[in-house]
Amino acid sequence: MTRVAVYGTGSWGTAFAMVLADAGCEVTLWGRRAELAEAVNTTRTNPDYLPGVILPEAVRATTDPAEAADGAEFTVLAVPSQTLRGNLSAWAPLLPSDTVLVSLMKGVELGTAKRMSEVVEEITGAGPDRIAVLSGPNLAREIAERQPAASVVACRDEAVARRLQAACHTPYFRPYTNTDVVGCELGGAVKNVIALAVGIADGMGLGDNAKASLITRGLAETTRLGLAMGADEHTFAGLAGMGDLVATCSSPLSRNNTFGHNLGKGMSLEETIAITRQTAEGVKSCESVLDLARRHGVEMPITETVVGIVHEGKPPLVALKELMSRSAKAERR
Ligand SMILES: NC(=O)c1ccc[n+]([C@@H]2O[C@H](COP(=O)([O-])OP(=O)(O)OC[C@H]3O[C@@H](n4cnc5c(N)ncnc54)[C@H](O)[C@@H]3O)[C@@H](O)[C@H]2O)c1
Ligand SMILES: O=P(O)(O)OC[C@H](O)CO
Repeated sequence: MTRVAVYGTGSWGTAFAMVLADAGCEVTLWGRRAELAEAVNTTRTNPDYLPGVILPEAVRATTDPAEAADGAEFTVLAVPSQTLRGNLSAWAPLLPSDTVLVSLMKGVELGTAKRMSEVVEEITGAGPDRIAVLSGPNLAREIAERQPAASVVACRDEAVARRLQAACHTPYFRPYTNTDVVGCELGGAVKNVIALAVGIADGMGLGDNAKASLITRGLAETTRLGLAMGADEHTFAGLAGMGDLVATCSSPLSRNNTFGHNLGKGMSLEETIAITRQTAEGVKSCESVLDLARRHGVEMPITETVVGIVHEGKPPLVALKELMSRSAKAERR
């Protein structure tokens, strides 16, 4: 039986552990808090992140990172992007030397502007054939309810992507393979920033035309950045690009969308952070995505606007006026 370690007992780590178990894997879920691990093992639920969802018997939880790592063919990473470097530095010596590291995270590291797979490579020394990412329209709560979804598993080595595909393919979860790791990661990270923008627009009471325009131009600026970084343009028309953008920008289950909505309604950043219990990656990653854009000489006006509203206190109405009064452009440049 395929053994998998999942590090992170939040919404997505737990829901994906369930997918893996349903696909026939034996899963050990690592979490920081003993009481949560105990709850998973005794009640088969994760009351803090997925209340009411019964987890399969093949998912066991532990607070011991070495126990989780033992014999793991795949090591799945599902902690907040900004904590990965610190966490993985502690876990790396415990991991089997041939384990495939799988990032579920959708963020870019602040300061270094590194994608998660780059952080994984730097900390573990693993080559591209041992680093994979999973990204797509995958709202954890829906997947935990076994509602149908598709996704992308990307690895530079296609055979490894196919192994991971087999390890997480279930009747309700349909993963496709891809070799464009950069494109899949960027699609996942930038859609969170665009979802903040769409949420803000929604909170301001703007209409569907405005939201569709943000989604479409958001995809245009994501693709521009991706092309500058060597990604495949087609990835952005796929599940990890448009697919995830549509799901995140239209769902009230999205933490980024909801965060933006609250800001757009007039809540302060502090109030919004105080009522957000889970990770809204775009709040921090909007700055690192803008950093990436500047490093690559790419214009990302929506991302810049989100940074202005979230981190520089720009009122949404002023930001809207500025965005709409930018110089006229051709749709494709
Ligand atoms: N929830 C979703 O629907 C979903 C879907 C796809 C991808 N993702 C991505 O998966 C990643 C994880 O998100 P999530 O939704 O599971 O987040 P979450 O907020 O639900 O859970 C985060 C987990 O990380 C733990 N954690 C927080 N700080 C930590 C630290 N310093 N060290 C170790 N652990 C720490 C928390 O205790 C929690 O168990 C994010 O990058 C997110 O963008 C989430
Ligand atoms: O809740 P969000 O905004 O982090 O989005 C969750 C997933 O990334 C959707 O695919």
